[in-house]
Amino acid sequence: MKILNVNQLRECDQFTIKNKPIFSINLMEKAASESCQWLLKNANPSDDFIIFCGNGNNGGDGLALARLLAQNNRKVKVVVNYGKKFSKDAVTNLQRIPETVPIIDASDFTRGIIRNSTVIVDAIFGIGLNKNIGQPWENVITEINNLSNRVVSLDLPSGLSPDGDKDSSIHVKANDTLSFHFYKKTFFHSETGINCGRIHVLDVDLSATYINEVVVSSFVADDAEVKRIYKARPEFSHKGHFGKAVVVGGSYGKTGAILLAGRVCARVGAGLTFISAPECAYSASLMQVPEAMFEFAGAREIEAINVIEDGEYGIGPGFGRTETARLALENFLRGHSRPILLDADALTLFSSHFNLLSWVPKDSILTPHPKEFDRLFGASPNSFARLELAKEMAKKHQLNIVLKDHHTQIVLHTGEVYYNVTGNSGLAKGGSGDVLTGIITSLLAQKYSPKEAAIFGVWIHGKAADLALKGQSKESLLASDVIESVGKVFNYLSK
Ligand SMILES: NC(=O)C1=CN([C@@H]2O[C@H](COP(=O)(O)OP(=O)(O)OC[C@H]3O[C@@H](n4cnc5c(N)ncnc54)[C@H](OP(=O)(O)O)[C@@H]3O)[C@@H](O)[C@H]2O)[C@@H](O)CC1
Ligand SMILES: Nc1ncnc2c1ncn2[C@@H]1O[C@H](COP(=O)(O)OP(=O)(O)O)[C@@H](O)[C@H]1O
Ligand SMILES: [K+]
Repeated sequence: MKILNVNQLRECDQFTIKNKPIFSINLMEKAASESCQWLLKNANPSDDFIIFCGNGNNGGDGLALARLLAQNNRKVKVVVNYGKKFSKDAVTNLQRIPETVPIIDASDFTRGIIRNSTVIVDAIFGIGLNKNIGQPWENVITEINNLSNRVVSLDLPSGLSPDGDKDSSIHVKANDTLSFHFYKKTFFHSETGINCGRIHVLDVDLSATYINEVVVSSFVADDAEVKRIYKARPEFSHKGHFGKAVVVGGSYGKTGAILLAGRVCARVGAGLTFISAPECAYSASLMQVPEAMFEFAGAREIEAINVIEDGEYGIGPGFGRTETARLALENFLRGHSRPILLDADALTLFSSHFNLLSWVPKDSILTPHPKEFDRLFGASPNSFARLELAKEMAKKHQLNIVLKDHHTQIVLHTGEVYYNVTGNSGLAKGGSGDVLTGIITSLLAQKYSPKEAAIFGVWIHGKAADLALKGQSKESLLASDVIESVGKVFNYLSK
């Protein structure tokens, strides 16, 4: 799914009004009606509502919503700012408010009118935010944030900007955000996403022509995207059709890392899996992943990486950071030209020997967590800036960078970014990254392109963690549980 920037969101709105054609007031009615349906379904039957309505079209959505909730016999109040001119459609909806709905001026608002059962609807600002929020809304937002009531924001929490670049210093903290038609970039970055709560994208029937034609560089890796990538396994096939995956690492003390990678590699469907590790990993490998072949790579640390003909490589989990390991990596890279995956220790070795990067085959995949990324390319003040730097580095070095996070960003050297939406905080544990390495390596072996393998692999990883929660909690989830859930992920895909 495409992610539009604020200018494109506006353009889409205008294009829809002109070409569908539809009156802007009816588009607003659709947004309000979808929001009303959502609230009726998701709020408790005894809940009442207070809707804070700004003077622009976000406020207009809120005013229309108040009428619709009242028509559904729900108790509702609205708070508006009479001190400022309303937009044309907001005025129309203000006039349509039934007499039974109390209207309170924002400067008279006190928290005393809010009961425990009141759902707060935030329709103060949407995508039109263009400066820091002043009074009366600053006080109101501070009060809202101090209450423990459920807060539902329309389109996005007031005070945040869709692209995350013009946020007001004060903003609403929502439990749920009802976003109209699209995800917005701001939802996916930790600094801002934390204020958005759960995201629900409501279809407001915008122009399909515009959406198909608009050129964007950011996408959500949603189910539709992943189903386009997934290749079902043909029955008339043999192991030779599904490639050779080689995971390299597992030095003494970190053997588990490479076993996790090797095990999931086999589970994801590689025709043959090789675990290339020091001898100290041999018996554990035999016991834990009997399906994999063992490639001797040293005694207690990686000394040399054997070349397996036509093997696709994932290098890094427990690789070690010694000079011997670094030399082994350099020698391997000098002789290898197909895209590989590099993770963990392998990436850290690059930080101290940046020239190694020039030996990495074009179109390879790096999978750093934020600290590894910063060590490699320099620190960034926040995740938005880190993403921009990742885009620059991906292009410069012709590599794909998987920036691991709650919403992992797959940054392609072509300039495109895919945000992942699967996964949960149960993954915030040692071993999760090793599993991701194994998944992506397995997909590379099965001839998914590096772009496909990165997007699909990150999605599988998160989806397996989500499905594993059926029998586990976020606290108890282990990397091994994620591996055991991979089967459910493919069953979900082939349904
Ligand atoms: N996309 C779609 O398909 C659909 C979009 N729809 C809805 O429209 C929304 C966008 O509406 P919008 O353009 O009127 O902007 P909105 O956010 O209401 O605010 C603008 C107003 O706020 C003011 N203002 C701005 N910043 C301020 C500040 N910091 N502090 C104080 N004031 C500030 C600014 O006034 P100014 O001071 O600039 O004159 C202006 O009056 C969108 O998010 C969605 O909810 C749906 O109805 C239909 C489908
Ligand atoms: N809160 C979270 N929500 C979703 N995914 C997460 C979360 N925390 C971690 N992850 C995922 O778990 C993995 C952790 O990788 P990494 O930090 O390299 O772990 P490891 O300890 O295995 O090296 C990444 O894929 C990351 O996106
Ligand atoms: K809002």
